[in-house]
Amino acid sequence: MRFTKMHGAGNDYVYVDCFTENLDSVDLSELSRKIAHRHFGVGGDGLILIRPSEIADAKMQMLNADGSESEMCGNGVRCVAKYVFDHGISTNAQMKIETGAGVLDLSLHLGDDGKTESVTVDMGEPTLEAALIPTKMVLNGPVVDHQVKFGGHAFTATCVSMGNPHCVLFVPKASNELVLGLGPTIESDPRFPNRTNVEFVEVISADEVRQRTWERGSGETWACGTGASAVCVAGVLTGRTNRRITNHLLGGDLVLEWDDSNNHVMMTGGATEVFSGDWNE
Ligand SMILES: N[C@@H](CCC[C@H](N)C(=O)O)C(=O)O
Repeated sequence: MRFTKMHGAGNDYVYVDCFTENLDSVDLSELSRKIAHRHFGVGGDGLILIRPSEIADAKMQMLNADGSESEMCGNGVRCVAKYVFDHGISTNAQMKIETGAGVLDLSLHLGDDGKTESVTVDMGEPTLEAALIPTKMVLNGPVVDHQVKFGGHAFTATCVSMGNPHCVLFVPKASNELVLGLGPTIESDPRFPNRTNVEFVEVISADEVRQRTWERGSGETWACGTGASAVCVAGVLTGRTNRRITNHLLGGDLVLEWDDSNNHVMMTGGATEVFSGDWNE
């Protein structure tokens, strides 16, 4: 099986082009666990399949490193768009990608060599209703700066779905103790029936934040695009940031804007192809 390793802001996945590879008889959950393993496999935060779509230029299917499937991946969808354009599957620099969270519009920014350097994604509208995120933190309505304790630590939590669930925690310091120590506890807290992604966020100014992410199903990753979008929304809802921010993640920067004219979040960031190879297992 031919694969390509790509990353967006250091959030790295193994990508398989299902326009040419047939994975119909493959256990995708097991494949993701094996291929994403950083010692026994290719290594990555999970597996992303680039599939044909009847309603868009291509379809993204994403699995976390633990084999669970997610509805959406913000960094992944930028890489899918880059792959689809740079490999000639579509010639549309304005393209549509089908995801588990709906069809998204993407604009590719090309370098002098005609290849994709960065991508702007219309991430759609955030979902704030607790039951739809889903979280049991409140019975109904949004969860904004909600006083909560996880593992004995007090936080104010803001919960947002960008197609997948996020719990945003603004903290003075996104330390290892919080991210690595409490990330797994919060991910599996019973108040999140589908588990959750967790963002620990330091506010630098109204225009700039620093984020570390504990991802559902993959552990700490170097960036999370849906998480960065959720942070943009949470920053506005809690009065901490402006509608347009630069988010510094471990693997690079993303620029986010929550557009008040249509309620959509726009995300811009890089997409990089690293290498290709053959998986023989
Ligand atoms: N890294 C991603 C999100 C991947 C899925 C997530 N772990 C989940 O289970 O929802 C991103 O860039 O958005």
